[in-house]
Amino acid sequence: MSDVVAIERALISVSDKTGLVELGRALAGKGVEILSTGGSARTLRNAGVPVVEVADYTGVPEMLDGRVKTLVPKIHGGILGRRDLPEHVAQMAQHGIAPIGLVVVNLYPFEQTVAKGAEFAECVENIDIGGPALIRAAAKNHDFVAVLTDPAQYPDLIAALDAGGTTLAQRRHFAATAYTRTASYDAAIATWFTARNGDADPDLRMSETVPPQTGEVFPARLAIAGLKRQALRYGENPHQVAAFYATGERHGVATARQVQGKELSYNNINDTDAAYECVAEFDRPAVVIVKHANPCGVSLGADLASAWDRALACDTVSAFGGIIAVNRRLDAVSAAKMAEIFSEVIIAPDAEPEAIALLAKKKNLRLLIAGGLPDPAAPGLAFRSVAGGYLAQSRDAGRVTREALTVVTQRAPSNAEFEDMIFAFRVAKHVKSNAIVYARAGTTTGIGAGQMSRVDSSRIAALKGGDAIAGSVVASDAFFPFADGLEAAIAAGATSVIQPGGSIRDAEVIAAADRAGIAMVFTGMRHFRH
Ligand SMILES: NC(=O)c1ncn([C@@H]2O[C@H](COP(=O)(O)O)[C@@H](O)[C@H]2O)c1NC=O
Repeated sequence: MSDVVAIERALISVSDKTGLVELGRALAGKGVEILSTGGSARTLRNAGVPVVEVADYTGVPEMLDGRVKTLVPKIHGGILGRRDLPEHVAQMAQHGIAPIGLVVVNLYPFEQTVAKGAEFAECVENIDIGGPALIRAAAKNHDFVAVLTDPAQYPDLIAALDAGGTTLAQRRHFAATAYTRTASYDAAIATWFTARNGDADPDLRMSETVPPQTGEVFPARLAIAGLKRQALRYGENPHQVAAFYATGERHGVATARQVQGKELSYNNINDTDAAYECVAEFDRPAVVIVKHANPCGVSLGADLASAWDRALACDTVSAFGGIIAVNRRLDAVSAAKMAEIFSEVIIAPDAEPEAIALLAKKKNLRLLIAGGLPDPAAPGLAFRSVAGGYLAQSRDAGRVTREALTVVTQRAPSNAEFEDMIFAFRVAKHVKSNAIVYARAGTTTGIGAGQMSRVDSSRIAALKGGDAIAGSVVASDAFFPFADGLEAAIAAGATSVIQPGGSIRDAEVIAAADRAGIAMVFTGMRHFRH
């Protein structure tokens, strides 16, 4: 038996009127009766497409500013009634309910309203109620009803009409897409509401420095919403499939405009995120070069050009094929210097037209304009997947300041050392653990990342830095559990140390520092990054 269902009646209620007239004409051309809500009906009628207003059909006017348009039995009965059950057919006839075989709905633009920064009340008014009800009803009764939620689907439906109707496989496909749409819509609303409740009640807001002590800010059920920004050629490796979703809540790689260059890859996006989040930590002009999600050179400068020279000098070998992030408008002088080596991506809050023109010659280089910098201290949630679940935590918005540092050694750091300590510790926050960062005069001189032993990270950082380490400060993302890691750093040439402190052997570590005559401060804050 054929599972093709011909369409005799359609309900159309769309906010986005793209392609509406073409669809209406195709339906009318096949003799399909069109029921439609106010604005959609008007668009169709103005284009000469015959249409029956839902209000005329149901006898119930649209009311309450459009909050109630289609929420009536004549509409939902027409969608939900099973055509193969005599009782359903009889009840529908008894109540004057005609079957509706096609539902075309796209929702009030809630996500776009939030993204443009609208007031609370306007966002609430853009929560569609009737639309999701129509979509869910039609998707449930997909044995008989086709449901479209996106103008991009109209050509497929028109082709199906030409072929005599939709197949069960098509209707199931439409139904799956429909539930994905309503789920992501509700997830966007839930995420927005949860965040706004935090605004309303300061006790529920996540503090910048104190992570939530209870599970209160985390809802019992998790909904993550995102808009597909890009289908990716592959994932971290070519045998993995991947896509990129944007939430639009923070300036960065997901919201940036790609000005030029090849398509971004999964690894490009991940690395660009790491670079841009790191460079946003600094108030002075700064350049960060990232490879495999770890910074390999970070520098402050009087301007981007000088910061670039020094960031590159930190590790000229690793910088090749890297990701460059800057925290100022990209100027032509810096762009020209950057163009001298091969890089995958440059991301900047903005760029001078001359810089853009200059980089246009590098066809493979992707240039991203983010439009702004993310606020490193802004609260927010970060997620990662584990087998069978997700881990959720507040973003690491912690930032040490000079006032928060405790000097624990006999020698106190000089002003210049204090500045370098804070710089190095902020870089260490963006280096995979165990992280050891040497820095001097606002430039990293050696970075050791992602080792299972802190001593090994120290050794690698020293190896990378070589002679440049002499006179540097050293930052450790977590406490030195023993004096050996510290001693390795001192042997490499470090003259002062910044670390969280808190080891049961702190006294031994402090004694080792004092023996060597170096200055050490405790931050009381750890920056693990995995
Ligand atoms: N309340 C209802 O009964 C209702 N039924 C449909 N809508 C929405 O109204 C919009 C279309 O309205 P119009 O055709 O008037 O431009 C669509 O986004 C649709 O999802 C409704 N609006 C919101 O809840």
